[in-house]
Amino acid sequence: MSTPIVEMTDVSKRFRTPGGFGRRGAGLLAVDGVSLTVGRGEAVGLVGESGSGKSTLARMVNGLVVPTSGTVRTDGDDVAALGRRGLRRLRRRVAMVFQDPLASLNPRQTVRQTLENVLRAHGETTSTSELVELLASVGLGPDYLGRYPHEASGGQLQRVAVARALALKPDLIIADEPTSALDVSVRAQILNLLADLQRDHGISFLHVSHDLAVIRLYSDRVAVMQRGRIVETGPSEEIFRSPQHPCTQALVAATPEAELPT
Ligand SMILES: Nc1ncnc2c1ncn2[C@@H]1O[C@H](COP(=O)(O)OP(=O)(O)OP(=O)(O)O)[C@@H](O)[C@H]1O
Repeated sequence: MSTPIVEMTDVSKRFRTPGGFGRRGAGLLAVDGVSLTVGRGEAVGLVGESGSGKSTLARMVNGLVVPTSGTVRTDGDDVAALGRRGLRRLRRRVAMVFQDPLASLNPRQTVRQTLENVLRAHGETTSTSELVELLASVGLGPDYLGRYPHEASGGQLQRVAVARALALKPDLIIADEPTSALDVSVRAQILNLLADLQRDHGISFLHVSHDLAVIRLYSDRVAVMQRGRIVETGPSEEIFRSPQHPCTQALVAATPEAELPT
């Protein structure tokens, strides 16, 4: 079997808090002894209430958050052992899509500049036809190349953010609440786009959301977090059909009736 794209072993993260004390001892224990793997080509959903540690855990995958203890191996590399260059190479293989596309894009850069800059930062140049192809892969026409963020809708901007993530041909995309800032009408479009990328390009996904309905539809496997720990994990459909942990049961109960499986 090939090495998993993500392999986290007994990982914890304690943040210093201004008063010095927080949940369970000194500082705030945001992630508490978590082990999690994401297989190649697999989409894993991290779900849980606000503050349960999902984003912190996801950010350890590409070294944006450094664990207090435990090991994170991403694409075979021990992230803690990587130097600056190693981390740069890792971030090329692991792209991120954030919640708010407007906040994650530079308002003074056209879409073309945004895409060119990310490529240039990794020593690559590109042609207009490649950029047009990149935009087409996220369902946007060539006219978007000359647009500024304020000239596009939230859904279109999130497509641009996905194009930026794809520009470096990543092996893994970490999508942190990628649709929660969008209108309900465009959410499904963006989620379908991400699902297509997983299917057509074999990209692995770590998908963070507080919404189990979203996770269920777009992830092969689910890990449910509560207070920094994974309390339940399994195939999405199974977790949804037969939630065992009270936290998972509450998440299923909070799912609108229309989104329950038939
Ligand atoms: N840089 C930081 N410094 C101090 N505390 C932090 C930091 N980042 C996160 N936290 C705290 O760690 C805990 C977990 O936060 P995290 O953002 O990982 O949770 P989450 O499940 O992603 O929640 P949300 O869905 O609200 O983003 C929270 O109590 C949060 O306030």
